[in-house]
Amino acid sequence: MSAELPRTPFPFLMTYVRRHSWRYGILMTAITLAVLCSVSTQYGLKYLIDVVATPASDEALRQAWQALFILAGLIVADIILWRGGGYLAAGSLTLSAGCIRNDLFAHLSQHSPAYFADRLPGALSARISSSAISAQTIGNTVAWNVVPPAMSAFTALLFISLVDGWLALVLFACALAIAVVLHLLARKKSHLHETHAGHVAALDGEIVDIVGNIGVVRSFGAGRRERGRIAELSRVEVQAHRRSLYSMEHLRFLHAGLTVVLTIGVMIAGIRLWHAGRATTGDVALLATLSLTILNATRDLAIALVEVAQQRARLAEALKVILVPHAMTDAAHARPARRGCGEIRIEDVSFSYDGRRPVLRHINLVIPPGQKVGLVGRSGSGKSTLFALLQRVHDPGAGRILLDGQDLRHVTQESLATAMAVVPQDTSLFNRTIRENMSYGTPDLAFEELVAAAAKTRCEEVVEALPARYDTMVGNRGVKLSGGQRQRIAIARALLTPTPILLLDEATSALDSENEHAIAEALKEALHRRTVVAVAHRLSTLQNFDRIIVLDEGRIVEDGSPAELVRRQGPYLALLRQQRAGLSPVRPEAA
Ligand SMILES: Nc1ncnc2c1ncn2[C@@H]1O[C@H](COP(=O)(O)OP(=O)(O)OP(=O)(O)O)[C@@H](O)[C@H]1O
Repeated sequence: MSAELPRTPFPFLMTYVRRHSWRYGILMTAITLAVLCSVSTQYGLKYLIDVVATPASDEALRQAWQALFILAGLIVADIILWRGGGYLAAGSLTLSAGCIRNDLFAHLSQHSPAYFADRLPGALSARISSSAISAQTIGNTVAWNVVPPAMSAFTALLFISLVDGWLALVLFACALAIAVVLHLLARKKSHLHETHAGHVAALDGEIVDIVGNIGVVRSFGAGRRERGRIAELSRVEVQAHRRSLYSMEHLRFLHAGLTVVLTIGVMIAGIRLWHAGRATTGDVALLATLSLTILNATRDLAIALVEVAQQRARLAEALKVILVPHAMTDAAHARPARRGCGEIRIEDVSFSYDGRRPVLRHINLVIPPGQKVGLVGRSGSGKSTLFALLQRVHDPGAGRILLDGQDLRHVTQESLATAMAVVPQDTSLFNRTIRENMSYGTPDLAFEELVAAAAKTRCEEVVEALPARYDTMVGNRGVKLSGGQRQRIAIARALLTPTPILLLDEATSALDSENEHAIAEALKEALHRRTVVAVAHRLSTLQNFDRIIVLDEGRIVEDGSPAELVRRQGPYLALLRQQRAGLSPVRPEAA
């Protein structure tokens, strides 16, 4: 659904109007009738004035009661219709705002990691919220401040035409000309509102980024510097906001001048018509009230259009950023991955991030089901890139990757999660309970199974020490747990997800050797049948693996069991020796 969302504001908003067309249809009907009633009360008043202006008689009295009755009926209908419209608008606009938030989030969540790498999370979430608010504000403004004044001005013109057709025609032409000029001027300045919206989102993003890294800020004593950074961004935002508001004030000023001239013109015309005997006392009163109606209506309209223009610009800016087409989409014929035994086949895969410098070159690899494979190599040799390709974060530039005989490009991305579980290098957790984090891949899991997995991965001792045990909230990104504790939860989470393949990316790097050994033993049994591919800088963690693949400059330079590779005295042994000597070129801290 989200893939089809238009990227420009009004077509985007119309999607939601169409989705609940009957609601908006009733709303517009109620508003239209309410406006008709409001303006008709002025005609009812003219009728009453004309009646009471005649000499008193029984017939005149009867007509006066009749006029009063019509007037009272119109006032009551007017109130009922406005308030009914109020309830309808509240229901429909909140519903649409909710749908917009959901759809934008759905689109956002399907972007590739590369998209998120270039953008601040806070700025993205701010844009989703501001889009829903802007859409709701535009809806409210159109419903209450654009349609009613536009219609009352139009209805007023119709009533004026009953007094003098030419006057109504001239007025209509003037009003139209004013509206067109104002609209064109407002469009010319819309870049000011978009620029302002961009500054607001950037400021929000920076604040969230700093709050997320507040520990680093404190430890480097950089509070003052960061406050200065925000103050500077805020100053730029204020300037942009001011420019956007001033441009609108100029328009309002122009509009106010033009409508005052127009209204006074109508009143002068009324007096002239009365003087020429072509208008009654009631007609003059009607022209006076109607010209005030037009004055008020166009003033309200101008203010409303300013609001709409600003919110439109905000929405446009947000849609431009969020509704970027997805870099990785499922092929038209893509099917959910068929569940297999966990065979991975990499056929002549080459890859480059920038299209120039190759990062992986002609990788050929067959990993049979159940095999435990360690990927090693110097920093920058391409291990993480190969991992990313296995998870289809990127597609290979050449060659293909098959999962149980299925080309990754031909299966749906979401279904890949049923084939492989991942323990990522950066084990951030959701700010939810331990229980929810552990069972993230298997939400319907029985509690006993959760506890069993916790025991295997040494999570039990972590949980025992927590105030609400499995129901303890772990804090933002799991901050209330240590790095090693987080890693144990992430391993348990992957263990509980029944996929035939498990990818471990530095999965035990934060554990002490005692815990690492215990977990390795537990994993041996738990992962008996599963295919495991692990990247580890600490080569000792791969000692019990069936096979080691050594990468260098994007090529496989060695492939065999750990013992075999040691015997061969090639690159693997060199890495091992360097690491034992504490001279690891792999990663110094891992030695
Ligand atoms: N997103 C990216 N955009 C551009 N180049 C990248 C990107 N990610 C990695 N690279 C480059 O690709 C090469 C391989 O990086 P990769 O992260 O795959 O190596 P690695 O073996 O996992 O390294 P490490 O052991 O340090 O994690 C490096 O030269 C790196 O600079």
